[in-house]
Amino acid sequence: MDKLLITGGHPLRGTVRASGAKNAALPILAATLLADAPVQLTNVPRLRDIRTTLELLGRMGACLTQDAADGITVAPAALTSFVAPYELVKTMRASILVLGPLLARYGQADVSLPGGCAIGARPVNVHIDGLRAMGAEITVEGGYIRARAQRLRGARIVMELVSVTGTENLMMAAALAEGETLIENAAREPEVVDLAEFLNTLGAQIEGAGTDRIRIQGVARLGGGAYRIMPDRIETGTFLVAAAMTGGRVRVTDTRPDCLDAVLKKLHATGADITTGADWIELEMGGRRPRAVDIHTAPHPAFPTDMQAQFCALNAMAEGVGTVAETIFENRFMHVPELQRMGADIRIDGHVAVCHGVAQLTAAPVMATDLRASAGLVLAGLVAAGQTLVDRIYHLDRGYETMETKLATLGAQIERRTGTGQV
Ligand SMILES: CC(=O)N[C@H]1[C@@H](OP(=O)(O)OP(=O)(O)OC[C@H]2O[C@@H](n3ccc(=O)[nH]c3=O)[C@H](O)[C@@H]2O)O[C@H](CO)[C@@H](O)[C@@H]1O
Ligand SMILES: C=C(OP(=O)(O)O)C(=O)O
Repeated sequence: MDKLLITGGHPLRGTVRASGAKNAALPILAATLLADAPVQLTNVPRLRDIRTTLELLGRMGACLTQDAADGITVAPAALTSFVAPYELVKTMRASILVLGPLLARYGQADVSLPGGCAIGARPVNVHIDGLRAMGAEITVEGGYIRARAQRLRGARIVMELVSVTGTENLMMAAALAEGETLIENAAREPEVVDLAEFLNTLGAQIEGAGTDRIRIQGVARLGGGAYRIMPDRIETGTFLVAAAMTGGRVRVTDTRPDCLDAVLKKLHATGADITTGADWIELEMGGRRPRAVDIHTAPHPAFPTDMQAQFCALNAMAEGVGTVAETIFENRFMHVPELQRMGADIRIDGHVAVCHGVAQLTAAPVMATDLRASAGLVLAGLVAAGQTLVDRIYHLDRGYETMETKLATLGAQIERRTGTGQV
């Protein structure tokens, strides 16, 4: 099992490029199941979750080829299976995203229930309710969602709660349904917009993505096209937090400042100077220690839960006291006990973590428990005194492309230790 060994105390300086967004690439890859002509995707990040998706789609009979750079070509192919098996779904919850496309195009899907994970229970009831409203017959048995439909019918769906992949699944299903679908209380995340733009490139008729009301006029078929995946706003934010914590100066290029308003506002409140261009963001900390900030996670455009662990790490070494309220996932503070092992003074009270910044974190062996928790621990390692060993970084590899290489380019002392299998 791979680990990261980090020697803290080196300010990050320089320029780093943001990769394509994991959370846009995953639904877009699933959406290629809807196309009946070739699709060329670029800016696809090289991540464990992407490899899992390629394996999942490949097992169904889809024909996807990865090119040497950041491209994936999807050739039309007749599927031979409509099953997302447990052994793949358990490693990547986003596998649920094949449910809508399979049902809409092929009228059948058997998708393993994702089950709970480190950050919470994460049920998929709103995906199922929405598809039922469109005429699908769905049973849940033996741990599988078994869905069948002739042709889905457009419907007005008021989502019980704001779900990102729920909105995406329903949008993909509605793209090929008969008639109009209206999704109310839809997620407004930029990745939902990216998926809608991709589907429209293939000939879908989707309006309103990015608002809480998405209108989809179903079409008989979707063709092919070329599409560039949007940049990863969470990876971008993670590098900016790293710059703020280490007192450095980092420019992230090939990114989208307009998707990061809430995060940039909080970084500004830490005392950082931030400048932006059309596709870059630069953070200058000038050797200062950041000030602790209060965070309250909520659906976009509010502060993203996927940046919460990184800001806990920042608050842990910042000046003052910062409270972090997690309102999306019920168990997303798994990084806190590990940060405490590095000397952090954080108390959890229900869904709020109260962080009293300490002047110096100290290195310790720590264990990553989920993707963003891993990122938080890496950031803490960058400023801790001594050598931090972050174990179980397969979580990190789900969502960050060569993170250690990018950080090393910026001056971090970080290296991957390829493991022998023991934990
Ligand atoms: C692949 C992807 O894009 N993942 C992102 C997506 O996850 P994902 O789409 O799984 O997260 P959701 O937006 O669905 O979850 C939001 C909340 O709703 C609950 N819920 C969701 C669906 C449902 O049917 N029933 C239900 O109760 C969840 O347990 C959670 O408490 O959005 C999350 C919230 O921004 C991010 O942290 C993830 O990085
Ligand atoms: C929670 C995340 O991803 P996923 O929904 O794929 O588990 C994340 O990207 O932080």
